[in-house]
Amino acid sequence: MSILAVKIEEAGYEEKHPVIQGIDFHLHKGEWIGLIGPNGAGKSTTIKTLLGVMEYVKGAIYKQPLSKYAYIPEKPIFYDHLTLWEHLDLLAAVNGISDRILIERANLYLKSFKMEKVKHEMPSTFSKGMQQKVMIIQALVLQPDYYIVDEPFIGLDPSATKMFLTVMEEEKNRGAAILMSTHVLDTAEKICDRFLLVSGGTMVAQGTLEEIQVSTDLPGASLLDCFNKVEEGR
Ligand SMILES: Nc1ncnc2c1ncn2[C@@H]1O[C@H](COP(=O)(O)OP(=O)(O)OP(=O)(O)O)[C@@H](O)[C@H]1O
Repeated sequence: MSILAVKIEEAGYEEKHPVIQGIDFHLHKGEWIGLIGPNGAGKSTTIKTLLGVMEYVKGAIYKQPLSKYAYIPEKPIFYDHLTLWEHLDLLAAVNGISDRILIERANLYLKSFKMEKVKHEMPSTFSKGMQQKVMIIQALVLQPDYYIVDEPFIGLDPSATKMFLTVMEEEKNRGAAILMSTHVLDTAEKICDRFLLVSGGTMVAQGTLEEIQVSTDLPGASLLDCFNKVEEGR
């Protein structure tokens, strides 16, 4: 079942200068899609379009009615004067999550990401990786229908990366879908069900690794090799 159906004819920061065109895909329940492409390809712009914050959008984005999403940004943002626990408490209050559920989910994920000891401290004083973990914990507490994740791997230490992959796999098993932009292609290759390759603002390939291998005429090749071939041909 499709949670999100995206048909972006064009979008940009101003109507006169669209920076992405022809981005069409479906995100299905329990599916993990990797959004990949070189610097400046249009990945963040695609994500911003899905989040509804782009100035100019021509096209349509259909969400399954009443579906909830959580966004995990690459650059964490916090309230300066709230502790980690107060951030979680506020998030629960805004989203109608009971105290019982909040305590249960928050404690589980604080423990998984080794953040229990700092739960009464201000995230604004945390390291980049710790701040990223807070954004991930906040998203997990929401138990959304789908996640939109912008480059999660730069900044997380190996054990946090492993935990992120484990909890996302659990979320997939619950039925949640994930759209994730990343430059870390060897990890993406192992975990994503399908890929969207964006380059120069357009979608240049999409499908499973096997489908991308066929379309690039590189049977058995890595995602990186397929990606490089697509880029060289442009
Ligand atoms: N705030 C902005 N105003 C105007 N143009 C922008 C803005 N942000 C990005 N762009 C332009 O939009 C195009 C796509 O950029 P985008 O940030 O979507 O790329 P990206 O694929 O996310 O790249 P990266 O891998 O470097 O994060 C680029 O040409 C970029 O210069």
